[in-house]
Amino acid sequence: MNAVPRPQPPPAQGSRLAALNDWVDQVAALTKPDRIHWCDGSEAEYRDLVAGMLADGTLVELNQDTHPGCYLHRSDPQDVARVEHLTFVCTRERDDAGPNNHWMAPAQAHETIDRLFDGCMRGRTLYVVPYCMGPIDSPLARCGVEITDSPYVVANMRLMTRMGAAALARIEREGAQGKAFVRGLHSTGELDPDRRFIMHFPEELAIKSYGSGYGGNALLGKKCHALRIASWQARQEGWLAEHMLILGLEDPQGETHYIAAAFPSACGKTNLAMLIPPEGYRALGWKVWTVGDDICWMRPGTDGRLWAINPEAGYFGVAPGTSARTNPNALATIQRDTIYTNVAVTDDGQPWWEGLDDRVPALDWQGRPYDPANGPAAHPNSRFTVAAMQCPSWSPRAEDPQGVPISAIVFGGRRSSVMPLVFEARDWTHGVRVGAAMGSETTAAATGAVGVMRRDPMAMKPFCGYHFGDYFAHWLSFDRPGAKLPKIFHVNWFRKGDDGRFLWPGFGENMRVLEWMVARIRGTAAAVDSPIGLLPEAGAIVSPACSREDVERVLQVDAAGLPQEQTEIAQHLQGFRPRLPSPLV
Ligand SMILES: Nc1nc2c(ncn2[C@@H]2O[C@H](COP(=O)(O)OP(=O)(O)OP(=O)(O)O)[C@@H](O)[C@H]2O)c(=O)[nH]1
Ligand SMILES: O=C([O-])CC(=O)C(=O)O
Ligand SMILES: [Mn+2]
Repeated sequence: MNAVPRPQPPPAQGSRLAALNDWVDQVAALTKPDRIHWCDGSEAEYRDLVAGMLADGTLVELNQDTHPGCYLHRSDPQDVARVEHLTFVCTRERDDAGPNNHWMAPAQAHETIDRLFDGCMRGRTLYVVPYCMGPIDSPLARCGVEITDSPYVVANMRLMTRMGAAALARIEREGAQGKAFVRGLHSTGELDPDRRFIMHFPEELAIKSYGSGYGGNALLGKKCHALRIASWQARQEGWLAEHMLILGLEDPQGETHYIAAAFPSACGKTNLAMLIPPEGYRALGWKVWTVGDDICWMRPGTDGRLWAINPEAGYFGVAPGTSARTNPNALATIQRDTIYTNVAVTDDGQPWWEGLDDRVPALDWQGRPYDPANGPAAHPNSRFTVAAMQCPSWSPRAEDPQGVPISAIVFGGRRSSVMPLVFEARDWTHGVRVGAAMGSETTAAATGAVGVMRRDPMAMKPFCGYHFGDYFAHWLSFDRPGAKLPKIFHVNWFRKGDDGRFLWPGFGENMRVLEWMVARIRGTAAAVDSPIGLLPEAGAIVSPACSREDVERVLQVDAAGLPQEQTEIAQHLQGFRPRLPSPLV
């Protein structure tokens, strides 16, 4: 018989990097998917993913006339936030994870979670998602590969990172030079809150996440890689991976100061990063440029300054409270090509949340007819995912492979009492102490009670991948000969009056605080010493949206509350002995 020409095998899928192919093979043998798809990050691939999710109900189309390219995802009602009690740092030595992390021995952790992964992708597609954290050509950027069975995660990773062919090419190039990529394995599993773990193996540069599809638990490039694993690497290699926004503040002379600010989850980073100065400032030529809204990687440059990049390429922002008054830049950004998660919808299919405007939504975040008796229409931790460059204030320097030089670091918490609007640390060591002592009231970004005061050093309590004592020592180590370190400030936008109202108007008015910081950097504003640090002089910060009495109160340290605050801070810091560095004892 004549040989019948046989069809060609499908084009080779996979990578030139044996280590990557081998790992994908191993994971496939464990998870047993029906199909494997290597993501190239293309527009066509994104469209196909969205079409598939619309077809199976994972996404709902929003009003395409008002919100082109916008879709809604309703998560499982039990899967709406990060789960800190199920998040582990699995180091060989328990002490290396510190009292600030939940710990499990690596072998036990692998065994526990691999049992859940066994066969979990049957009937599903395994997606291989190569990504780069940071500008693709930046020496500060780092790569990883996430394997996931969730098309929602793939679509979000495409918006949040540089995902696809270019990242794979960099991973292959670096792999040939012996440089490892971070390996993240994720499955949404059965979404059973009792079968859910987010595990980190910093010594193996590996992450395993099972049982949640929610952002911080499932988009492994974000909190898991860019903070927990990266903070570990940063300590070994002499840099910092921080939960900070980065903004550029351009003054009327055209000079731009870059400021990095660490506030805990849902405490105002996205809002500050996209601030629009009040009219009077705009008329003079002040502008704010957004470099990043959540994560900052910075390292000392040859000039002694700290140079920072935003490792992300998108925003995963809190929806509630976002409005034309509070954050018009965010609102403009999310008008198109945005994935909304757990927001409400109006009767004409537009996304809606508390604080947006005074319309009444038709359906709540679970898709039920809206009934105020069921609680808020949008989940308090409902989110938008969108490409960063859609933001009108997106900085022209955001793609700079060298990053931007940082002039000020700002720490801040959500404190209804005690802490004033702003103060300056006396020097770097004092600033590290201020950061280490940070407190904040909890928010809906993590499961658990909301509004409970807890210590959240540098806003990294849920994200530092190692012992806080070692972390503080690492921060202190940047103060060395030749260093030109940024000034350190502390802010609190959330001080309340006796009537429970915020004393300070916040949002755009926060520009007045930023201006004072720049004046301090330039040496053109005086300050007054106080028990906690340097305060603005009387009259240095005023706002037409805030009465004289309220401004006076908000600028003051609450002397009555201070002794207890100091006792609590001392107790909190003692918890990191014996690794607590002596300047913080
Ligand atoms: N009162 C007041 N509320 C603010 C201010 N800035 C932000 N908020 C509110 O705080 C909530 C969270 O703000 P975001 O800017 O999204 O917080 P984030 O730090 O970026 O949050 P994550 O994405 O979870 O890290 C929103 O509801 C905002 O409206 C402010 O200056 N004053
Ligand atoms: O990580 C998340 O899920 C969202 C976020 O930015 C945070 O909680 O700080
Ligand atoms: Mn965050």
